Amino acid sequence: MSAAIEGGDLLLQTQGLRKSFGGVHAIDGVDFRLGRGELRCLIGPNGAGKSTFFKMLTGQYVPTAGSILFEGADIAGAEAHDIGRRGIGIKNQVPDVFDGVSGRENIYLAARYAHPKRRAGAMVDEVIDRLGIAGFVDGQVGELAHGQRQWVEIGMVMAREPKLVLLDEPSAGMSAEETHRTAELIKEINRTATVVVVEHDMQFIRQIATMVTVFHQGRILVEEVVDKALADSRVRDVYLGRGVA
Ligand SMILES: Nc1ncnc2c1ncn2[C@@H]1O[C@H](COP(=O)(O)OP(=O)(O)OP(=O)(O)O)[C@@H](O)[C@H]1O
Repeated sequence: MSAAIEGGDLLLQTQGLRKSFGGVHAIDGVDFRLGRGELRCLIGPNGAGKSTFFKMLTGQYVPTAGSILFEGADIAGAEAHDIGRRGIGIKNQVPDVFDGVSGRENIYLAARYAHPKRRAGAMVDEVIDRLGIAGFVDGQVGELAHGQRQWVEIGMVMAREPKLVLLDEPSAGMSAEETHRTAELIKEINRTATVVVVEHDMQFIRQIATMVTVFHQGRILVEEVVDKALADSRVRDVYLGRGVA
């Protein structure tokens, strides 16, 4: 358990969380605890339940049972705008940007959801500077490289100053160099926000993670610091043949 949780500063907690699709128990009673300030990776083999768990946190799925407490309030089944208003920023795999305008304008529009005009303007400059994306952010998003679009989206999430950032496979489809840079961006984000990342890329996980939560068959199998988790025989067994290195 992390120092943050031991200290009692729990930001997010699920209790007895379940999601069933017909007879399939995609998430089967998950008690998850996340301390403020943490950077946590959710991993597990295909079908383990990571996406289903993630989609309950983001409000895309309503749990079959259980609670999701964010700063003590139950957000299970809450609308997306309510989740955003509470300070949870989400980046899904599907891009959520306006192609016809610049990256800067996209970030500004996102900032305006959360801030009045002047503050939003200042936030845009701050985010662009923090993420180091000034070199391409004035180009039309539709013409940016895949990685650059993803970074603009991360900028849009950060412009709302979230307390918790939820990222679904942020390095999907990226080159090794883009993946490396994304990992550095996530560490930067974690300086001011708690972060949960669903990822497959082990190189990436090693680069960013402190703690990983390993899902298997809808439950938490192991929760450990990254190197110990990946060396755990139970984790190696469930990944057998899928190359956990
Ligand atoms: N909408 C759905 N309808 C029916 N079954 C579903 C649905 N979504 C997920 N499942 C099932 O729930 C289980 C968990 O799936 P989930 O997508 O959450 O796993 P995952 O760990 O995210 O896998 P992957 O790494 O492949 O994305 C699987 O058995 C899957 O087939």
